[in-house]
Amino acid sequence: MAAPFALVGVAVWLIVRLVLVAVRYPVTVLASVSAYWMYATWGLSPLVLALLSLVAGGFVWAGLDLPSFLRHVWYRVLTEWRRATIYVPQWRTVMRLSDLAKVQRGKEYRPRLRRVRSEGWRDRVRVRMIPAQSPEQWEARRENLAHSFNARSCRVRVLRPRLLELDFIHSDPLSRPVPVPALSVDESAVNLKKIVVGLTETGRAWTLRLLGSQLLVVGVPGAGKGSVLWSIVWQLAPAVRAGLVRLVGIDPKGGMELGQCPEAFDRVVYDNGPDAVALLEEIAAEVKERASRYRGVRRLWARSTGEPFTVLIVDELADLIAYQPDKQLRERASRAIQTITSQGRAPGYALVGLVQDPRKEVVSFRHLFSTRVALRLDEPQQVDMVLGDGVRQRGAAAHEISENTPGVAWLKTDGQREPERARAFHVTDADLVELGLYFTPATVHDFASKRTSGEGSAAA
Ligand SMILES: Nc1ncnc2c1ncn2[C@@H]1O[C@H](COP(=O)(O)OP(=O)(O)OP(=O)(O)O)[C@@H](O)[C@H]1O
Repeated sequence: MAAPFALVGVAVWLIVRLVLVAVRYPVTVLASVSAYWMYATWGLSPLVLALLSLVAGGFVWAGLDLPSFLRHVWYRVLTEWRRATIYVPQWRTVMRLSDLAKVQRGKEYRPRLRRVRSEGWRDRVRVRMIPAQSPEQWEARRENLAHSFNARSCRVRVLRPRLLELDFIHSDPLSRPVPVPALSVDESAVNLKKIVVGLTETGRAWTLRLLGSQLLVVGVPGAGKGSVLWSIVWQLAPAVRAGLVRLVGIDPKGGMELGQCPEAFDRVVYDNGPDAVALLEEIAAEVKERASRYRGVRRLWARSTGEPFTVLIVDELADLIAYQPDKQLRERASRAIQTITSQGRAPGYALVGLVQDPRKEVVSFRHLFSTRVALRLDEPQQVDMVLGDGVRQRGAAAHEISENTPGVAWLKTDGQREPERARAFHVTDADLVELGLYFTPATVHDFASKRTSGEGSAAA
């Protein structure tokens, strides 16, 4: 009597499995079914002809529009190939050996492999965690997972409770420099909440928020801090020229950095002594004065105030608050910087602080910077010091950024769990000359009068 029920059960199970296979491997299933149908209807030669035409069509498509061919064809094929040859065959063993599967009272609890998507440079693999598991357990095994699945590295993202997405990285999409876009002349296009300073690894624009935010950029010498700094200035240029934004700079390295385009700045000081501290205190006093005027009137600076948004760029913050030998100056600088970072948000003051060496004195200010950018760093501890605890475990390995890719950085914004990897525009010396000319008022030469030019030509 039970036999018909068992048969129905087996049939339903088979159908579910077949549907799952069709959903997980649509290209393979469609290609195999169509090929079989063609072979059965017309025989072998038309099938071979159709296959050759398909391959030729693929080449033409790739030649005409490579990105769309990759997205719609190649990455789908790659997804199915990697799922079938890497993730499915090794999943169970890797889960068991890396202690991510658990056996309880004879029953095995094993994380479930869900959707796989290959994007060429990375595979996105969704995983359903077993009960009582936390993302930190996966983060602690990133290296094991990367090696097990033949990837260069692995990152862990939480999508929703119990659902994770693992990024298995195969190559670096940011290995090539990103050229700066053309200088804009339209100041209304400058969005202070989204200044585009480069490209993220997923191909989107890398944006930084200046309005209502303070920015800390840290990287060893040669990591490309200059490119982040000049990318910001490049994008702000139309607003600076129109008087909407005011740039103020302090370059304790004697003008090595900001001296490359002083025309962009309303005021600039090239040392870390009394002049620099006086400028910081002046800005801090302005912050307090504007804040008291805005109190109860507005919560955030807006263009309609008619007052310029001020961006203070300090090229080596540690020179002011750590290396300055005069204790009094050091303390005055620290107090002023604390005032600007903690109260500057509403009255329209943003501090962009660049640092080579994230020492204790600088890191104690870290919480005042809502956006933190870690370019190449030397040690893993420095990454924690800059981006905060636990961010490196989520994949932000700034100490692993290659020396050959200056400008590549990890970005952590307050309120956003996942760090982002991006590369700043490569602002060359020629670009800085162009930027300088952009700010230099045009010189108007009088046309020589007819008589003078006549004399000139006679003399010639
Ligand atoms: N985004 C970028 N893309 C490509 N190359 C870059 C980028 N940024 C910087 N570089 C190159 O890397 C080198 C070092 O850059 P940069 O001087 O900006 O580093 P830095 O961190 O400011 O160094 P320092 O602390 O010594 O001033 C330069 O040769 C520059 O051309």
